[in-house]
Amino acid sequence: MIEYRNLRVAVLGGGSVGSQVTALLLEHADELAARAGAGLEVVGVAVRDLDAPRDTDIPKELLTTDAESLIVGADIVIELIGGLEPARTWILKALHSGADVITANKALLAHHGAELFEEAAQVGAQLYYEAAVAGAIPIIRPLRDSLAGDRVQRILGIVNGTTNFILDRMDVTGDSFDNALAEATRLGFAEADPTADIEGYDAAQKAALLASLAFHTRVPLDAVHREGITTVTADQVVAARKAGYVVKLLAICERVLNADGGIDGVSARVHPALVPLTHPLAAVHGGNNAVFVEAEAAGSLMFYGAGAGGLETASAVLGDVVSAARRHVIGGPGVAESTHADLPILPISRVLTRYQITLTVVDEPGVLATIAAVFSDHGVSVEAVNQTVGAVIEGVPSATLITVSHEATDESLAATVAALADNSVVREVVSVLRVEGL
Ligand SMILES: NC(=O)c1ccc[n+]([C@@H]2O[C@H](COP(=O)([O-])OP(=O)(O)OC[C@H]3O[C@@H](n4cnc5c(N)ncnc54)[C@H](O)[C@@H]3O)[C@@H](O)[C@H]2O)c1
Ligand SMILES: N[C@@H](CCO)C(=O)O
Ligand code: NA
Repeated sequence: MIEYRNLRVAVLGGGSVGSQVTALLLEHADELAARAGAGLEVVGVAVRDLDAPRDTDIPKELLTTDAESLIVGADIVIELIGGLEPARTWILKALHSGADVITANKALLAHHGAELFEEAAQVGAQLYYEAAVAGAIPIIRPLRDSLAGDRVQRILGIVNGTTNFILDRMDVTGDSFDNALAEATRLGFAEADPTADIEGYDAAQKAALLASLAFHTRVPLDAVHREGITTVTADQVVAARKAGYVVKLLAICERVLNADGGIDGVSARVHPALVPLTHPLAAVHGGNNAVFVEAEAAGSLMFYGAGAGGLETASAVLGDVVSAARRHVIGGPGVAESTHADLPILPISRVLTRYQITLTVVDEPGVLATIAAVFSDHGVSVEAVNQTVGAVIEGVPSATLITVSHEATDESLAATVAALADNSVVREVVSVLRVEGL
């Protein structure tokens, strides 16, 4: 029988993830000790209410409402209470007292990551956060370690399960937005306030974390362009499928190149987009997540799986716990946040994208030429046009035009849409969606 040194593990929060993490730490103690090279002794689970019902049976003697005492003397602190405070203060306290910290808290890292990573570097501790992005899917460690020798060019991610579930339901079963959201809430994907999901705040937090890691540049949350899915209509979802696309809420992090191929900077954005049905991300259904990474040497990589769920997310947390324990056994400082590239962060207006623009126009000779001129006046070239005959309105026939542009800056595409809306041959701009993954 091998005698392991014991490491003291404090769990903060006994909710969906915290209760599953605690159960796995207790049930798999021997296996985890063998893998980590140290025993992982759960010294306590900090909760708000000692008598609240929990998803797993946590021995009563482990529960405490005194989180601060639990933190002092712990070797590893696992923060699973969520929110900004007291999570921030408790993590700073834990790092300061020499503990490695594991968190699943994307909101906290997106708002206060700089302060927390700096504190960790100063004291030589490690701040792990695999569970904070795309739940169970390994993506933080692949970006930090496996791809550390490569250059990531672009990330296209479905990183919010709630919005993917809603859009998938609207597409596959024709369900309404509200019904699908209610179901996502029932299944436990949605945040307590689902505004964070449907308005893209949750995905923007994850995009900030992914972009920072991928480009070795600290990308603050307020630099992430954010649009949610509340403006996506059932008609757009149906029309998308007819045209060979599916609507997805994407988190896109990319290097922005200049005309000579040099790097001007990086950008991070979250918005609904049309994804071709042939793209691997189009096959990500339900509440699943997937992160599609394009790297210079590795080419395209796809990381797919459960982006939420107490047990699934606990898997990512436990992986971090074993890593932290191994570091304690080996000794030495943790790996610091890598921000050496410090690239400029550019607004969405500078990124290259494509728009699909659906217009109702008057159906008269010369209209197509007029529309084409608006595009070319803005330096935008049209890749495809599909015209269908529409209704006769006040004696004038109309037509529906679906145009897909070639790549152009978001700024020139937005200006094209504004000019089209003002043009007398255009009755209505019916839909504007970016197209990604072509
Ligand atoms: N549930 C998921 O699928 C999932 C996936 C990825 C990341 N996360 C992240 O994991 C973290 C935990 O999420 P969850 O789903 O377990 O949330 P949860 O609401 O189920 O659990 C949080 C628990 O912390 C407790 N808590 C809050 N403030 C406290 C305090 N001051 N003292 C003691 N206890 C306190 C709450 O009472 C609750 O029981 C969050 O940061 C969340 O964003 C969750
Ligand atoms: N509300 C989040 C949970 C996981 O972070 C989602 O829907 O993906
Ligand atoms: Na993850």
